[in-house]
Amino acid sequence: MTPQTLPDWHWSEDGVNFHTRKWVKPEDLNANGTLFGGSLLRWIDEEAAIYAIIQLGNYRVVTKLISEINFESSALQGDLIEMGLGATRFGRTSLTMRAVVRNMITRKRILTIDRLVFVSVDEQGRPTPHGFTDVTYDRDRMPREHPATGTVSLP
Ligand SMILES: CCCCCCCCCCCCCCCC(=O)SCCNC(=O)CCNC(=O)[C@H](O)C(C)(C)COP(=O)(O)OP(=O)(O)OC[C@H]1O[C@@H](n2cnc3c(N)ncnc32)[C@H](O)[C@@H]1OP(=O)(O)O
Repeated sequence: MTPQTLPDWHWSEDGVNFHTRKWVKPEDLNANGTLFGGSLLRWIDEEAAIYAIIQLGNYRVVTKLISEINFESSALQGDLIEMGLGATRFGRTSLTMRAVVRNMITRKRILTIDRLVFVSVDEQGRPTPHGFTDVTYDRDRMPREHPATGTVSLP
């Protein structure tokens, strides 16, 4: 039997680091029994919002743009998938990210999104400068204000 060749599998790919894993459950499937694209996009949007908060130091971030989404393969119930994001551009008020999702079982890419743009906004929802120009790999920009109260200063 010919040995199966599997693609190289690294925790990082083109600056995209894979942190979040999901287990595909029955409620995540479409009528064909494969992973529903809408579930996947909801997970990515949430992941990207958290990433933007960590990078821009502001709880108030909004999704501005999601570029072309290229679904390359799918996943079945019980598969494990992993999602990765990498910052590609820090603007004045915005952050652009790239997203890759891959199937840990088949080792195939599920999708790529070249540009997800999030904008840092103020209390009135107006774009506000974030002042950052590069990626942090730490938690040094975490907002000090508590999201539930808006007033408590966290340690
Ligand atoms: C007390 C605490 C309470 C808080 C407790 C929260 C706690 C837990 C947080 C959970 C966080 C959830 C976050 C979920 C994520 C959503 O679900 S958000 C919902 C979906 N998104 C929206 O509703 C946004 C609606 N759009 C807007 O409000 C306005 O378009 C925006 C985003 C404020 C931008 O306004 P605008 O007039 O276009 O602003 P503009 O100055 O022209 O551009 C701003 C930036 O966007 C860029 N931009 C504009 N258009 C484009 C485009 N077409 N393509 C690329 N870039 C563009 C610009 O280049 C600019 O970037 P910079 O050059 O400054 O870097």
